Amino acid sequence: MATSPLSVEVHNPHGKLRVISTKPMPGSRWIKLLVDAGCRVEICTEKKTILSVDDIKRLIGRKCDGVIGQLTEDWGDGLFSSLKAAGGHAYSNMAVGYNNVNVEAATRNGVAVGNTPGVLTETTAELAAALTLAAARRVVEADYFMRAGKYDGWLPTLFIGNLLKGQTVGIIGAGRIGSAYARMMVEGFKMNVVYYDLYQASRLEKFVTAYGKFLESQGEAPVTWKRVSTVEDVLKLADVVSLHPVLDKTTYHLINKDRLALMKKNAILVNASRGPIVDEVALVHHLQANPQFRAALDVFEDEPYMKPGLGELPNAVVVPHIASASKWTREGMATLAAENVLGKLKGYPVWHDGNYVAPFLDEDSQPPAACPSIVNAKNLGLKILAAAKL
Ligand SMILES: NC(=O)c1ccc[n+]([C@@H]2O[C@H](COP(=O)([O-])OP(=O)(O)OC[C@H]3O[C@@H](n4cnc5c(N)ncnc54)[C@H](O)[C@@H]3O)[C@@H](O)[C@H]2O)c1
Ligand SMILES: O=C(O)[C@H](O)CO
Repeated sequence: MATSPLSVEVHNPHGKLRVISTKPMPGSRWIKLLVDAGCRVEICTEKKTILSVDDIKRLIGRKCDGVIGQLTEDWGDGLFSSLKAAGGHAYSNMAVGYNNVNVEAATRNGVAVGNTPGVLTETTAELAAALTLAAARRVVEADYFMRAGKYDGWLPTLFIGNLLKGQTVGIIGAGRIGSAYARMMVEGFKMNVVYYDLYQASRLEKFVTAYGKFLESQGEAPVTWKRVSTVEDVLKLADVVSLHPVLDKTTYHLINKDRLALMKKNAILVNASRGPIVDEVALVHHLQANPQFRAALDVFEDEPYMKPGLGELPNAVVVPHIASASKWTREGMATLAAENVLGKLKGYPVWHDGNYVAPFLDEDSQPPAACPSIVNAKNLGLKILAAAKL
């Protein structure tokens, strides 16, 4: 059966390098950067939220140099071998997380894989903070109550929630986003920090120590930090637990039935990392059995679906994977993704520091002649810029 072509919007039809974006992305700088460098840019405008592997193979066609794709797509051997067969060698996720990408398959096919770190750190941490507050103070429940016309006057017992000040916030995965979120909760709500990560979060520790001293100098109680050696320790100690690790084999169902049982009965669990880090069926049962326990989720195990029962629970706040959705961040993510692909097509080296991408985002100057972040740079033998030479 013949299939009709997917709808695309074309920029610079005579450009020599063909770059595809599987989705329209915010802003126009990313398109301009590619077009100015001689690329023909094709943006898939098909009215279908999640493209299948076959859809993307059709987009790649017989000649394609690079692709910008999305975290909803299954980038495995099938797509990378199609891209290679079409002459392509550059792919970037428009996301920092790349658990949807089989990096080994990409490397085998000689394709560089980019991601977009740094630009979404604060935006994502802010949404995690918003979810924490919404859960602690029952904002969504109260909003529904109000709109349903149920409010008939102030009561001493109406929508009592949790005070954050002086409580303990637990971080699992204290990388860029986990540390930024921890700082927000420390500075904003004077919370103490307990964290678990495979690595020491030295900058976070120094910040909390210094902020604690500052508070003491103001005659206030200091804040404290503690690094613990197990996930269980965080769960037992914290009043709020926020999840920020990468999703991989070590973090799949990191939060399960047994670990939920270790948490305080009135604790709050926040997840703005990846859905499968939580066993969502176990979480639904836990929320049902413990009405004082609350969860606030930006991500879900089987996105876009929720596990049965979750949507009916008043002690759960649920939003549709919007943690990085600020205008500046989403435009920046599009720019970094385009710069990854363009840099690889131009033969540029790879930037030295995924935590420092500001020079790529400055609209008033030419971006550095480098790929901002290529996760398989070493395995592909790509040149990596030394910080000292910048
Ligand atoms: N909801 C959203 O829209 C959204 C937005 C941005 C990022 N994310 C997710 O957040 C993740 C983190 O992003 P980041 O920029 O902070 O990355 P990062 O690499 O700076 O931090 C991840 C941290 O997880 C730690 N880690 C790895 N394995 C672990 C384990 N088994 N146990 C505990 N910690 C472990 C790492 O050591 C690292 O410190 C991304 O991979 C992505 O999946 C989600
Ligand atoms: O990994 C990511 O970047 C998010 O999930 C989307 O911003």
